[in-house]
Amino acid sequence: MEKEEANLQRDKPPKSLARPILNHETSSSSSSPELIRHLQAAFKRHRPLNKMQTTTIGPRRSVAAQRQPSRSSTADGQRPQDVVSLSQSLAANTLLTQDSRNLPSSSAAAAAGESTENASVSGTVDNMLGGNFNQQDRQMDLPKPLKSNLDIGSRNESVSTKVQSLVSSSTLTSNDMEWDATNQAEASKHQNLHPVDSEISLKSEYKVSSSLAKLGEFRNFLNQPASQCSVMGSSCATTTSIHSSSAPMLNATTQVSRYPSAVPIPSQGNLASSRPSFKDSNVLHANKDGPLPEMPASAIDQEVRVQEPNMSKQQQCTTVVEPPTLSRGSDATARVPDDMLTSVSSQPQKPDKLEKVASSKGTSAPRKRNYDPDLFFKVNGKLYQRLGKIGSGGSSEVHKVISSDCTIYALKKIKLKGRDYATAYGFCQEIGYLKKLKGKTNIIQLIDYEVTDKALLQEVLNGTMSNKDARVKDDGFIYMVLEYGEIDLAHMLSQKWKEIEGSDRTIDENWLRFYWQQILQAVNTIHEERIVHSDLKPANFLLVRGFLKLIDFGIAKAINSDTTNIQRDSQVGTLSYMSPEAFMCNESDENGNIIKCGRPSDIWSLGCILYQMVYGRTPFADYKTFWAKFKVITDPNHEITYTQLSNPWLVDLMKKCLAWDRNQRWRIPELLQHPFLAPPIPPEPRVGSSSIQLLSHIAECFGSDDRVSELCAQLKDRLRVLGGE
Ligand SMILES: Nc1ncnc2c1ncn2[C@@H]1O[C@H](COP(=O)(O)OP(=O)(O)OP(=O)(O)O)[C@@H](O)[C@H]1O
Repeated sequence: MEKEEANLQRDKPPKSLARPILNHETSSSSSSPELIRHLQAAFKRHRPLNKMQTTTIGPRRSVAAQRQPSRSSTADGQRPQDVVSLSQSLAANTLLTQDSRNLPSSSAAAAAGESTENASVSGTVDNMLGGNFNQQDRQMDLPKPLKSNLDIGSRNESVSTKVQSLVSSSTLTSNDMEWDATNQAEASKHQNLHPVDSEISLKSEYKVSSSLAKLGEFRNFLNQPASQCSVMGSSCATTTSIHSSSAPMLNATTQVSRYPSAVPIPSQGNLASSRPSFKDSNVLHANKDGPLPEMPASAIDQEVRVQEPNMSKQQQCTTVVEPPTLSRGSDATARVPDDMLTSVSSQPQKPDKLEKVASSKGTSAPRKRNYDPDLFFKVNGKLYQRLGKIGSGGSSEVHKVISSDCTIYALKKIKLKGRDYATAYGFCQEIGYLKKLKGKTNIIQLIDYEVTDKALLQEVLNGTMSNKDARVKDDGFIYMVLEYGEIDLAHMLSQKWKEIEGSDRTIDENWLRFYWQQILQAVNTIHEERIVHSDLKPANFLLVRGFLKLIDFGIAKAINSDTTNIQRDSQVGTLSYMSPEAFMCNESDENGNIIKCGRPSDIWSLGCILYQMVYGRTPFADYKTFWAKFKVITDPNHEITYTQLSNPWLVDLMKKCLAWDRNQRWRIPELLQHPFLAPPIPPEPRVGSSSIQLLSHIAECFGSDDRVSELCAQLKDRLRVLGGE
């Protein structure tokens, strides 16, 4: 035993060949006691302090087995001959389980310590099945795809139980076998490790590799031509983990670290020879169990080299970004800075989604796409990985996504099928408005877009509409890649009001001024461009890098050059913020004029937003139904209630926006100058006659002194000049 351990130390395999100690080729000669011994030897072995097994606190990255693409079944539907029988695997499992229980506590503790230090590290198959594994390693190091597949059944403490579970359900392809055989043989040349159980090894390898398919997809995604996910800085390591419990996708863990000597990500072309390597503990490998038809073999072996290992703990910080579906709170950065070094590992969001994806991969039908549409969006040929659903509006779904250059975006997807052509046309117009508003800092920026119905887009861009009454038959979509907003004003407001409620505080006027001004400026930008938004509400103002930006031009309308109003076919907007004229759109007023909406309609909505900011509720919140709202809002005699405030200008401001008569409402340039935002500067105190009297009095007191009298006379003259006397 000791000899074996010594051998393990001395004849450690070249790191590039390090593979699981479970060797398929020689497994038949392994007996159970040997198995125990080898595992014990492996567990007891100390990690040499090489690059990978450093005692410094640098994150260790996953090194997953690389392999050829595998299929889940053979062509004739038979399970491959080397599939282990359940009983065999159960026996092996029992042994492994016993062994894992015998894990020396010191090893476990040491490894646990390391795991703790490397808290955001992805584990490897090799780590698990080779020496030095322990429960914490498994828990901390494994990417979730591994965990979810390995943590089968009762999630007991034994890795071997997990292996067994995997064995029972997995199959192997000849490709898998080839790969393992070659590499195991190669590895065994360099190490004195005795193989333990090839079939368990194969099964676990296979399954783990299958599990890493998602990781592989993300790696391939990262290796798109534009990809450069290895960036670095000098002073700090930031780990950004993005978790989502609900999104049907991989969970991307973006680990960003700064370190002076990062290794750039190899480009697609020079990755062919990369192999899992213990040496490169910071190298992320991922497997792909489904073939990517358009992907060369080299691409499958790509690695994302992420970070030098010996980073101090102090240099690391972690930000956990929860998806907006769970909480649209203070989310993390929208852009991973280019000067940071990044690795990305992927984890499944939902087991059922994973199963779905896995089963779809199991089918023999050739896939046309080289990406999984459940996990990625493709817009104009660029892939965006889904990170979570942000929300869905009346017409769209909005997802948080990450691009291949590790930038977070929002992706708005609008389904066109079944809609009437005019509506589809309207949705498509949003692209036109956003293009027009490109570069305007207070409007959300459109990064890219794609309309699958090219004819529709062409019509929108040409400003024509041929078949207005038709319906969109084809399964068309509009995709818009947008700047990502961390939180919207609606959420900010509800948070603010939660803080205020229950206390004797009122809304902070400076907070109000700060955001109200930004709201006005954003709307002013579109009004200057002759665009009426028509759906202004707190949810349509997003905070992007600390500043509010306007979104959702889905029902916006351009004002024709010969008028100040827009023509609408129907009432549009969100009830609580809709102006009287929006409710009465296209009706006739008392003078027989058709009621139209224009910029003042947006001003009314702004008044409702301000009212909500001040009082925590909209002005017509008490009127719950559509008809109740309609009745009260369209009634010119209805008096809106304004509870008295310490600052009377604030009430005045709301009244200026919520004037029933749209011609009475202030325009934005006036609102920006309203005393609430721009309080009048008090005049300089005038020099009064009292000062002159005082000087006369001084002169009298010192009358005998000519110099004092003269000085006082001069001062009096000066004061008279200043005071305008
Ligand atoms: N760029 C973005 N960044 C972050 N979140 C966004 C972004 N765009 C939209 N959202 C979120 O998605 C939700 C729906 O988006 P949007 O309002 O554009 O869609 P919609 O279908 O027009 O919705 P509605 O009909 O309710 O107005 C928004 O309320 C917002 O929370």
